[in-house]
Formats: sequence, structure tokens, C-alpha cells
Amino acid sequence: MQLGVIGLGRMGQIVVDRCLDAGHDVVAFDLSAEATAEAAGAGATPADGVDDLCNRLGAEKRIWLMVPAGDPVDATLDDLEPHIGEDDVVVDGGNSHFEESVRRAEETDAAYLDCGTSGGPAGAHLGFSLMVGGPEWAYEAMVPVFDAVATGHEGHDRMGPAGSGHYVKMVHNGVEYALMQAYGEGFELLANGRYDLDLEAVANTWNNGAVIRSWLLELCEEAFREEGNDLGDVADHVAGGSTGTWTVQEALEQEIPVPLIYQALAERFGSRAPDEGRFARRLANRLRYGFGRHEIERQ
Ligand SMILES: NC(=O)C1=CN([C@@H]2O[C@H](COP(=O)(O)OP(=O)(O)OC[C@H]3O[C@@H](n4cnc5c(N)ncnc54)[C@H](O)[C@@H]3O)[C@@H](O)[C@H]2O)C=CC1
Ligand SMILES: O=C(CO)[C@H](O)[C@H](O)COP(=O)(O)O
Repeated sequence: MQLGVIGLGRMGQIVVDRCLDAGHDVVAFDLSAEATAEAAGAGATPADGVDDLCNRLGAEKRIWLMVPAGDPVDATLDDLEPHIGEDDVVVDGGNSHFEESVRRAEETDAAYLDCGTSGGPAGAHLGFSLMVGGPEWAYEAMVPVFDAVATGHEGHDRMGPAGSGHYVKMVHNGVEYALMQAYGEGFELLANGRYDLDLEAVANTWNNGAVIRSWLLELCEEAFREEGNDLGDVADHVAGGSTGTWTVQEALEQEIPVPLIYQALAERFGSRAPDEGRFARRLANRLRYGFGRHEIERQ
């Protein structure tokens, strides 16, 4: 199958690589010529703009957007608009707000799939978990690509109509915040508690059979191994926060209590005050690098 990929950063490059590995033809474009060249080096056909990318795709175009959420998605859709019609499929694999995705699905001539993507750059070899919203026929048309980009056939599913994929991913991120906060608080207590503990060893023991084992806990283990038991110079500052804010806003609107997710979000905002040296926040800062390759802020 032939796929156009627009946005070739940490995540888009993996979409390209995994599609090429699965035998698909990829036409790739990024505003950064360096990123486009990297995709070409992996075997994709480089395009020098959205027009060029579309001209290189045949009929029934299949296009994956992996640009930052917000204006870059709308700008790319504006550029695509003269080239796409009802037989084409556009996938937005970024962290867009679900309501924006509903609007875009209504405004776009092509079938529009909002695709929540989880796994981060570190999941390159394993594949992603994909939560897809939009028309069923378009989802079915993209299955060969989803099979390649996800962990396999079980790694993707259609959640429902337009917006539902990004809605599920938004809630996923809220859960991610709360889990990070829970691990952070536990390790903060252990780091400052009664015993002189090796936290990497604790995390390793928990990861082998404990009820609370998980990938995030494996990333805690990696953080202690690489930064040291006291997390070295990792700062008490947690960036990000938009997807968690959306989750809490939606919970308020639906009158669903989400106190843990709210508290985790509040801790992030609290971390923006002068450095208090909170261990839980320093671990969250380091974990965001672990799963998303978001820059570690250091003291
Ligand atoms: N990093 C992560 O762990 C995850 C990221 N995401 C989402 O995936 C999307 C992409 O994230 P990353 O790859 O991490 O970002 P990134 O910053 O590494 O890459 C974004 C790329 O898009 C390019 N770009 C920006 N505007 C463009 C435009 N108008 N046309 C063409 N290229 C353009 C940039 O030059 C850059 O190469 C975001 O929505 C992000 O929230 C989703 C899941 C996990
Ligand atoms: O989606 C992700 C992980 O699942 C990204 O890493 C995202 O950037 C994390 O959310 P935020 O930036 O709101 O902390």
C-alpha cells in the first residue's frame, strides 16, 4: 500500500520506518528538510511540500499526519484541501483535542480518522497502541497500515465515530498522569522514609510479579539506574499538561469525579512554582523523557 506521511519528528519517523519494514511505499514530507532527508535515507520517497507529496500519491490517497496538535494540523489540512476528495483518507495520529477532530472531520472532504497514538518513541520496535475514531470504511481501508504501525492486529481498534479516538487517548493521558503521580509519591516516601533503600532494586523487584508492575514502573527503574538513587540533577518541574487539562475539563462537564487525575494535574502546575525539590515531581519529569523523549529539565 502507498502512504503519505506528513510530520517526521520523534513519532512520524517511526510511522515511516514501520510502514517501510512492512513493505508499504511511503512518500514523506516535513517542514524540516533534515527530517525529510532522514525518512528518504530509510527508504521513503521525499516530497518537497504538500503539493508534491499529493502529486506523488495515486488515486485513493492515504495520508498520515504526525505534526504537533493545533495550528499545524489545520495548516496541513488547508494545504491538502485542493488535492483530496471523498475516496481519500486522512489520519491525524497526534494528540489533537477530540472536539477539534470532530470539526475537522466535518470540514474535510476526505474521510477523516482521529487516531490516538500511545507507546512513544521508545515503543518504536514494539509498535504503538492506536485508538481510532471515524468512518468504518476508512478504518478498514487503513488496516494494513495500522497493522504495521501498531504492535500488530491487536494493537489498534476503531473506538467509534469522529472524535472518539482522540477522546479515548485524552482519557488515557489522564490515567498516565495519575499513575505517574502514584509511583512518584510511593518512591518519594521510600526515598525519605525509615530505610536506606536502593530504589532501582525496589522497582526491579516490583516489576517481577508485583501487582503494580508496568511499563511506567520499568521506566522508573531505568530512571534510577541512569540518574542515580536520588535522581541526580533532575529538576522539580514537570512540563506538558494540556492533555490532562482536557481530561479534567471533560470530567467536570460530564460531572464525573476524577480526583486522582485532577490532583496529578495540580501537582504539575504546582511544580512550576520555585523549586521545592519534590521527589515525586522530579520522577515525573524524568518519566516524561522515558516514554515521550520530552526534554529532561535539570537543576
Ligand atoms: N512524543 C510522544 O511521546 C508522543 C507524541 N504524540 C503526538 O504526536 C504528534 C507529534 O509528536 P512528536 O513526533 O513527538 O513531535 P516532534 O516535535 O518530534 O515532531 C513534529 C514534526 O512535525 C513537523 N512539522 C510541524 N509542523 C509541520 C507542518 N505544518 N508540515 C510538516 N511538518 C510539520 C516538525 O518539523 C517536526 O519534525 C504530537 O501531536 C504529539 O502530541 C502522541 C503520542 C506520544
Ligand atoms: O501522549 C503522550 C504520551 O502518551 C505524549 O508524551 C504527551 O506529550 C504527554 O502528554 P502531556 O504533554 O500533556 O504531558
